[in-house]
Amino acid sequence: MPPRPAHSKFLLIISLLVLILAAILSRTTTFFPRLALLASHLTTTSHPASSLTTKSPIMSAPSYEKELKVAQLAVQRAAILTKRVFHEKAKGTVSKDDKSPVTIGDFGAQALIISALKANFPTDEIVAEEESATLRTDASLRDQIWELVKSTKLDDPAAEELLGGSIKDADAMLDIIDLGNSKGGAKGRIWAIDPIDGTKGFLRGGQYAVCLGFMVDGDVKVGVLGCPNLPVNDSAPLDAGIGENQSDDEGRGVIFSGVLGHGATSRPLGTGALAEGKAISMKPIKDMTQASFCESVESGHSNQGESAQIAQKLGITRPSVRMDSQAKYGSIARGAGDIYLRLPTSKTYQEKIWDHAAGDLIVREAGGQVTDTTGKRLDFSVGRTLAENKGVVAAPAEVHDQVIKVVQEVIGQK
Ligand SMILES: Nc1ncnc2c1ncn2[C@@H]1O[C@H](COP(=O)(O)OS(=O)(=O)O)[C@@H](OP(=O)(O)O)[C@H]1O
Ligand SMILES: [Mg+2]
Ligand SMILES: [Mg+2]
Ligand SMILES: [Mg+2]
Repeated sequence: MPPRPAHSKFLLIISLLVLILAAILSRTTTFFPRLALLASHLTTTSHPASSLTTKSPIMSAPSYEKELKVAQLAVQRAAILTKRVFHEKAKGTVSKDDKSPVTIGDFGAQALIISALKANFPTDEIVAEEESATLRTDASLRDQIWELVKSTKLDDPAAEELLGGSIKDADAMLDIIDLGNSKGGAKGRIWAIDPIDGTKGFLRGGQYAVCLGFMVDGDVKVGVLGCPNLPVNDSAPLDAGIGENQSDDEGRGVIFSGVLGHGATSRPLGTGALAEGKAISMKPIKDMTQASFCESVESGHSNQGESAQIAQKLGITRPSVRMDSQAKYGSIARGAGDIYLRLPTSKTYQEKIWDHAAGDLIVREAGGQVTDTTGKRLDFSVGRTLAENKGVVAAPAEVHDQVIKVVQEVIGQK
């Protein structure tokens, strides 16, 4: 064979080098995009309240699209049931061990939500507030609830089908209600349901919320709050929806949603296909004297005397807005209010995870910080209650430390 000319040897070496380089690159293409994403994350101003449709720069945060969709529709359907209960004046109230009012709406909404979750995620666990024991010995109450449950459907047939359609019969409904008996904890996929939060607000025609949180290994990933009596308008003042006999008529009814790492949104609650969500964010506090804060209506749920002292020390001049339920979390997340204080009234009461899971995530995804009164993040991994926390302080991230300091000055002395 005649010897190769020098330039063809050179071409051969170049081709070999190109081949080796290509082989190295093909092994690392899964790595390079992450580097690029990481770089973009480091260079963007990282406000967490991006739209839910905008992917977080760190793509490792899953978007939980199906969980979000099912949760929003399940909350919408349950909210429709609660509105029917209110309007049809079918407020059946029975007493429960803890003496809090339990309505037909509570049981009906819980049955509808659990049935939607089980249709889509059959092996997930559920921590829900209500249990069916009282209904099993009260056939007339059970039948009243069943009439409502079997006839409450979404307007959109495709959405109704996604939620698994109707429950089979009244007995199946009771069994479904009791599927919310998980002990909770730090492992696996767990949903937290408060079918009606702010039961007293609901009965008064004030604020209440249908609440659904989804956790994986004790960390809240998705939160949805349906607030039938809050103004749809995110710019409505904090006190626009408080007081008695608010109604869910024109201009009222909103769904707040949050997905960890993907921001928070609001959209009209409605009865038909869900509208596109609008990104919401907390309002930065420029002047503490003009800040507004909200707290429970019930003085037994939050120490209102101490909150007044805290507000005074912070220099807040506006009176507190007392609002029922997790509507408080939604309201500060969209910038209608600034701070939510929930100060323990007893040494023994443990907050329930269903009273906070959705709201905690929605506020954090809107740029807020949520902790207990000592500044510790709420820990949803220890069971059905927030056994490791006392009270709640939710505020824009940049002033949260300042608020905690004053909270400690006031309640730490006790
Ligand atoms: N002692 C005590 N301390 C703190 N929290 C308590 C206490 N007792 C009850 N609850 C829970 O409070 C839930 C009602 O939410 P809010 O306090 O935000 O609203 S309101 O005061 O009822 O208007 C309420 O939720 P629902 O029962 O779903 O209405 C209760 O779970
Ligand atoms: Mg209750
Ligand atoms: Mg509640
Ligand atoms: Mg409740």
